Amino acid sequence: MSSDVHTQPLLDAREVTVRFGGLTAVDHVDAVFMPGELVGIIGPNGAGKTTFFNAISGVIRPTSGRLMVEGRDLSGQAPHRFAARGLARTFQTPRVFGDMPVRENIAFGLQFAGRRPRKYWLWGEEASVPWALRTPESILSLIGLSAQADLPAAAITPSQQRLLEIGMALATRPRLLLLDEVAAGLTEVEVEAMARLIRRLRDELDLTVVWIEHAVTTLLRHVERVIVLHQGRKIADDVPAAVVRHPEVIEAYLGDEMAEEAAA
Ligand SMILES: Nc1ncnc2c1ncn2[C@@H]1O[C@H](COP(=O)(O)OP(=O)(O)OP(=O)(O)O)[C@@H](O)[C@H]1O
Repeated sequence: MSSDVHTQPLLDAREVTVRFGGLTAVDHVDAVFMPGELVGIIGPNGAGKTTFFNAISGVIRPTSGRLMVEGRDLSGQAPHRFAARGLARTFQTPRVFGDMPVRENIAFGLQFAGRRPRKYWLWGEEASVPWALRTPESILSLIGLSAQADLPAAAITPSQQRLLEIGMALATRPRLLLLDEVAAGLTEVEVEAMARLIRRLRDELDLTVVWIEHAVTTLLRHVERVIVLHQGRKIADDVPAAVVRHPEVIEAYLGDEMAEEAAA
């Protein structure tokens, strides 16, 4: 095993399979995520995208396969073990505390930042935490919710709740951020703003980001690599320009019209 952190994958999922009774939701999926990557995951409804996220964040235990986080085998471990290694995620339906002010939701996430990724232990605690992730206020400013800080989370708009959930994930000071349809239900303008925020988070916070989204044309413009799932299998894993020309991807998901639009 290499000890070089620059060439070692942050997450290496090997032959991950998840079965629910007779249904194979994720079928022997291999995926490697390197430090600093911004990767999209796309595929039709029911393709296994969320189940794959659940598996790689420890939310569900894969039926088989291995999950290596920076060379460490976390297969079968509980979600907090994945969080302790620097994984954070959002859910399709935002999980915020509606009665609590927006600021307190972020403060809650910060409580879990005590279990930092190794990097922070090695280099000394606060010194290596990016400024933008130090306090609830700095995180709210980063995600653009400073003006809403004192409102109950239930009182902000659904798109603001999605931002808040990202803020809560960031508060744990992750190294790998898994985003599950954070642009669902947003207007076209909001989707584009979300994509730009995601890029900024990756660029400014030294993060690896994996982003599941159905807003394919926007996603393809912003990510460097795309994984396509179909019926639980990985059918493509390549740069966007190659994925939109992939015959199986066009047939299973994009269709000719969307493939042309995305290619353009
Ligand atoms: N807890 C569960 N028990 C049984 N079947 C499940 C469970 N979770 C997911 N499935 C099934 O596994 C398959 C994959 O579902 P999954 O939600 O991972 O797909 P997806 O690609 O995220 O879909 P979408 O784009 O609609 O969110 C589907 O057939 C779904 O019905």
